[in-house]
Amino acid sequence: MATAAARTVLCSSQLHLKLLSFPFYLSLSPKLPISSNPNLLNKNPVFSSPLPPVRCLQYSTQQASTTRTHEAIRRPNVVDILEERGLLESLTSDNLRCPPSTSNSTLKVYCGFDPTAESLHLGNLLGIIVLSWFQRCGHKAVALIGGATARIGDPSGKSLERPELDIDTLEKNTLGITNTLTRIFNMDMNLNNPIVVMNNYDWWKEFRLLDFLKQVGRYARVGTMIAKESVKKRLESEQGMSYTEFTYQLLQGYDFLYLFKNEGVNVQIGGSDQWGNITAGTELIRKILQPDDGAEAYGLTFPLLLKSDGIKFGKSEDGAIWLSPSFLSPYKFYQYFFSVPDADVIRFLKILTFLDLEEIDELEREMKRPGYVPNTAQRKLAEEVTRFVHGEDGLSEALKATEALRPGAETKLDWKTIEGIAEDVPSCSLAYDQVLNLSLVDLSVSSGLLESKSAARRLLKQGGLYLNNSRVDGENKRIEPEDIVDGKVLLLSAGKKNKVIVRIS
Ligand SMILES: Nc1ncnc2c1ncn2[C@@H]1O[C@H](COP(=O)(O)OP(=O)(O)OP(=O)(O)O)[C@@H](O)[C@H]1O
Ligand SMILES: N[C@@H](Cc1ccc(O)cc1)C(=O)O
Repeated sequence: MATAAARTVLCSSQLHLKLLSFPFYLSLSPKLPISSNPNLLNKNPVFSSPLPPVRCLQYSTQQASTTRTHEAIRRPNVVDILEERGLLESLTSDNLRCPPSTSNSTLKVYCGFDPTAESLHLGNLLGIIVLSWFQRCGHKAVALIGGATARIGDPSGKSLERPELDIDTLEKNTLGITNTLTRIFNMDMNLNNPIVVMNNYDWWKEFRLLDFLKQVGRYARVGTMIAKESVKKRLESEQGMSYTEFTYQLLQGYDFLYLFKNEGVNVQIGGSDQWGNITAGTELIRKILQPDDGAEAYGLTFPLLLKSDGIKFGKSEDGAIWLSPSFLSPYKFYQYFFSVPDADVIRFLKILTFLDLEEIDELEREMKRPGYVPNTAQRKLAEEVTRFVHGEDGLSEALKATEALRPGAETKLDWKTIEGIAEDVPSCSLAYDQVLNLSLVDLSVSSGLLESKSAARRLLKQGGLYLNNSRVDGENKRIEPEDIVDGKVLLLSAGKKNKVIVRIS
């Protein structure tokens, strides 16, 4: 059937969390949501970092009545954590809340990503965060690149068949996504619990059609397949659905079976649009492998992260929030979260960061108090998410650019900082001779910063025109050699938001 899959085990050079190198012992108390039990959550290194580990519990309501007096080794309950943070939509079985022999069994969870773009995006970050929560609770995680499934195209949530991708594009995308996953997980996790990255092309490339039909197709019921949301919707549409796309759910279903059988993976996670594909897997496992009681395969979905217009964050939308720094600079990434509306910021903090819920609740209370400094919660969100995705270096790059770009900032601009934000700010090139001695009013117009000289004069009078972040007062200001930063660039700003970089050619 299938060959052993190639795997990449990621190792971290930075030990950010000294996690689970010891068991978590319980002092049992009635089942409390973890975040609302201050003895558990607040001081646990799983949730924040530097404080000493404490006793932590996971047991079902049923167990609570019978085992209250016992001390047992338990892990923090990952399902409870996800639920409290708004990261749980559906479970295939409530047993996952307390799988049999939980006390010392480790779950192995996977999430798949089809390489349909060179970078992952904000929507995909939820899968990464949920994988990381499993790891933080001591479970093992696998990130699966859908090298095979991307050739088919997941119909879930799509009104049209996806365009076919050529091999070069697929390979480029696979590399890009693998780099992002390795970067994030390397920064996040420790050597004791590295993530494993696999590619489903490794087992699909050798699976022959006749074997597939015999070993898998025979167990899949067409009625059940047609009833899946992803299929129903498409069948109602004018374009219908190809047989190839129709089989997608079986490919993803078989992936789960393959990973269950060969790698001991017993949980699959995904956004709620993946429910049909995930349950295709749990069904195949149940029918084909008939695992013993207590060796169940579980599916867990999280809600889709939606934009204010109700459309999911994805790669297909304009202004996608990419996770790869070559698609969206850490500065722009940081700015996106810094600008999240007050109405969304607390929800985002719960979903997208690993901060204690207590800390988030306190921020929420603070937001309602008089004297709250606007954007404090957004700043925390932007810092946490940027650090998780781009690391300390990415965060400090973003903070440096943010500060440097603040009109009136004390920081002296250098050429490197200005170039660092160049992709996020409009720019133009002008010859040295054209710029030297030119009035600032004229330069504001010729660089495209302002529409007219009268607008430039008006802004100057109001004190809203900046050259290299310094406010210019005199209407007669002309560009001098020392205004050209490192002899290469100038930064013009009209108010806080509008900026232009002038490169000297
Ligand atoms: N906005 C989102 N919120 C939560 N999860 C998401 C979101 N977008 C994608 N995911 C999840 O990320 C995983 C990979 O998704 P996928 O590679 O298909 O990206 P996609 O964004 O759905 O693609 P496209 O933009 O082409 O629709 C799936 O588990 C999917 O549910
Ligand atoms: N179907 C998932 C990707 C995926 C591929 C293979 C899997 O086994 C699991 C998930 C998506 O479109 O996002």
